[in-house]
Amino acid sequence: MIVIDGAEGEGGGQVVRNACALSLVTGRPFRIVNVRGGREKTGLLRQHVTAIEAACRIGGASCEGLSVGSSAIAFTPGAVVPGEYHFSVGTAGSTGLVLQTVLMPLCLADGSSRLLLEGGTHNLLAPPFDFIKRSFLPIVNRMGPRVTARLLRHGFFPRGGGRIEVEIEPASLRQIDATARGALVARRGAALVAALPVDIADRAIGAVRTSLSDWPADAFAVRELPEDQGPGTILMLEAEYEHVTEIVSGFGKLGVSAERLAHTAAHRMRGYEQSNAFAGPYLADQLLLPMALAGGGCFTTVKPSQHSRTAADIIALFLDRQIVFEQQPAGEHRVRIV
Ligand SMILES: Nc1ncnc2c1ncn2[C@@H]1O[C@H](COP(=O)(O)OP(=O)(O)OP(=O)(O)O)[C@@H](O)[C@H]1O
Repeated sequence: MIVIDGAEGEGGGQVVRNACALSLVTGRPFRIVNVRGGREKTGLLRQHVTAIEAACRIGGASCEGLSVGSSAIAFTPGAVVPGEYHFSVGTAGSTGLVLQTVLMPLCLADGSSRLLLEGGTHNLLAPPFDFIKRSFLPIVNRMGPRVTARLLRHGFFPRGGGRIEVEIEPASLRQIDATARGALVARRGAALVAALPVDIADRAIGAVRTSLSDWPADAFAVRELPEDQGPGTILMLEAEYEHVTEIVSGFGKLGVSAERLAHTAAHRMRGYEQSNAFAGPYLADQLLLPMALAGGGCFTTVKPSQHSRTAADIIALFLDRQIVFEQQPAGEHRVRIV
């Protein structure tokens, strides 16, 4: 039995999701104590419970201690059964994080799957749908599987109500070298707004145009969503290269002005553009699991986050793999899974 101290490293929900995915693929049971011990409010939140329930459903698994607030769980995997599944987070919890939990086991299953996920689609501290579709999934697809995702309805915190559909054609994962971005293809920026004054999105775009003055004038757009998909707003800046797309998000929050949110997002995008790295900080921690399951691989990233280092530690507990982070002379970091 693998025993994990959930307070170590990043100490958040990603430890739980990665452990479930790895357990389903390897057939190895695990226990976590001090679940989300690094967070102010420790223990499982609703969205983590849904993610573990989803892992249990697709993987014929059982989990002791599975309830909101629980700080210790014991997970016993079964056999992964591909097929049609519907998971609802029940709150505005992130659909993307539920997907993160079940995607890799289903990519390696012996048949195709279709998922309908309901909850938040553009949540703070989680991958927005656009990031999953255009940044993360193209790399997974390059490794072999065919995963397609469709947004049926936006869902923002706190109301939720979003819906996404994901189709998965499994394949064994092949190792890839993801170190070169390739040439710049396009730059785009979009501010989405639902059931809030459109002026918020206009101001965000105005500020981002000033900060990214070398981006083409027609790169930016404001998108008004149907009222019933709100309230919510998000700014997404996207740099598409031949081999990778980076999406930096600024999530609308009470008390943070549209201008401040835009400047922060623009500053982060500028940092990525000026680096030589393939993966931004979020893509980096998300690529570790598929690459480790592929048996190896390599990518470059900006400074590795605590999320990445913790994901590497959890992977090492389940798989006979080492993940090496090496700083390169030009400043970016090379991540090798060996
Ligand atoms: N702006 C973003 N774009 C893309 N991915 C993101 C973004 N923000 C967060 N993520 C991803 O979401 C995941 C968040 O993991 P984390 O452990 O913080 O999650 P959590 O379950 O929401 O829990 P907790 O409340 O414990 O922090 C990480 O994989 C991270 O890469």
